[in-house]
Amino acid sequence: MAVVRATPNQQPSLAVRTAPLEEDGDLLARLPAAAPLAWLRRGEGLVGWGEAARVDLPAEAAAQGTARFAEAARALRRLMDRAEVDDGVRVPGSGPVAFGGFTFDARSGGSALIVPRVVVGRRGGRSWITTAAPAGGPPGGDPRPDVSAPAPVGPLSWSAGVLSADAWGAAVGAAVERIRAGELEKVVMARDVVAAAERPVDVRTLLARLARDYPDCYTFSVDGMVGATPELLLRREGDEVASLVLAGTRPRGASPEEDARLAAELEESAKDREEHRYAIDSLRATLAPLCDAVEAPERPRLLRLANVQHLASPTRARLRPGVSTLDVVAAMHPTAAVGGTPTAAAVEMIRELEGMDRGRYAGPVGWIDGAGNGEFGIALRCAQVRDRQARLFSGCGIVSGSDPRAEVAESESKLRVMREALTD
Ligand SMILES: C=C(O[C@@H]1C=C(C(=O)O)C=C[C@H]1O)C(=O)O
Repeated sequence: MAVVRATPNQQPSLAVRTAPLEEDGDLLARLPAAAPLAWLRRGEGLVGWGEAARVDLPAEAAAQGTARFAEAARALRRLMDRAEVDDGVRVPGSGPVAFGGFTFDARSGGSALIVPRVVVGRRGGRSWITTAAPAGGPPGGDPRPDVSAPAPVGPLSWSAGVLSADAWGAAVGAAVERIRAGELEKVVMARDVVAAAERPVDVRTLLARLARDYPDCYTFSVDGMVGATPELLLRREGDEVASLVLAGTRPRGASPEEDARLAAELEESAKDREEHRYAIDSLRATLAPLCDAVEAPERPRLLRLANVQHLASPTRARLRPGVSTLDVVAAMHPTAAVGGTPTAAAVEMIRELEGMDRGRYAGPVGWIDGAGNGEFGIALRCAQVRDRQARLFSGCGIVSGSDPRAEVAESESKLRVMREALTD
């Protein structure tokens, strides 16, 4: 099937049609098995399939580059400006929509934008369906594809990723030493583990489990990157932007008493409050040139998820005229929640000590519509699924007071999300 590939020499054009949908069934139940796209929270959001247009963004030469975001914004503008749109719904997420996933590291290839053939959306109880196709070609994808039941994952064999848990703990120890020596204030260290199945992993099975177990998180799937992230990098509606800053973590307790004790410990912990403060300060500094009226709460709140509890600060701001959504995403990434403070030194240390390519883990993932409305989360609590393999990632903020053993345990708590999603 023809796909518009938005390269600088092309004059791509899309025919896009959105119509209301008189249904309120499970959005995930509409997805075919092949390359499902999703962004969902509490039963609302977007699912999509097929590719009407695709933009693959190359690795960058510059260590701290943001060219992948700028190139994505240009390609998107070219596509959206030329699209022939018939939108009978007109809400954020109707009309033409691109799903996007960006690499953590500018030097890694793999960032991509995908305009699906079909998108089914729901917002505030209203549903719609959008079809998109290269203009002049046959109409968009099948709005009712033959959907098989999601397949169980089956038996898995697990293996260590680039570093074993012990080797990673040692790398965390080295990071703590260097922080204490004054090299930097905070670095987020991540690790990976690998699961191999006996047959191709049905991403829809993982999505259904994630959406069931983590209703407060954003369940996402873009180009094989699948997860449930609690961390909203940016939501844009008109000129309003919102972000949810997370930093500081404890596991959930086995009993209500233990749970409350861990929560109180987190809220009173100087180390976690410091970690959280870095994240808020860095967000404020990033948004200052792009937004007005930046508002963050005085004290973080507690966000309780099935596996962990976090310190969380919902933040709001008003976008200045002429600033695009991807401009803000580019400026925000990597936040101190996934990079560190100061950013450049942290990214260098991550390259040196982690010894792996994070790919799209800890990068922005989400969607954007033709008007620039959209939502991008940080790809956390996720795995890159390729055929029979899933590569799971998790990371932890390291500061001078961090204990490597506790960080290994915390990384395990975070890996639980995808371990359980993969377990029948
Ligand atoms: C890096 C991850 O999570 C981030 C690190 C946190 C922490 O160190 O306390 C908390 C939430 C996220 O910002 C991850 O889940 O992989």
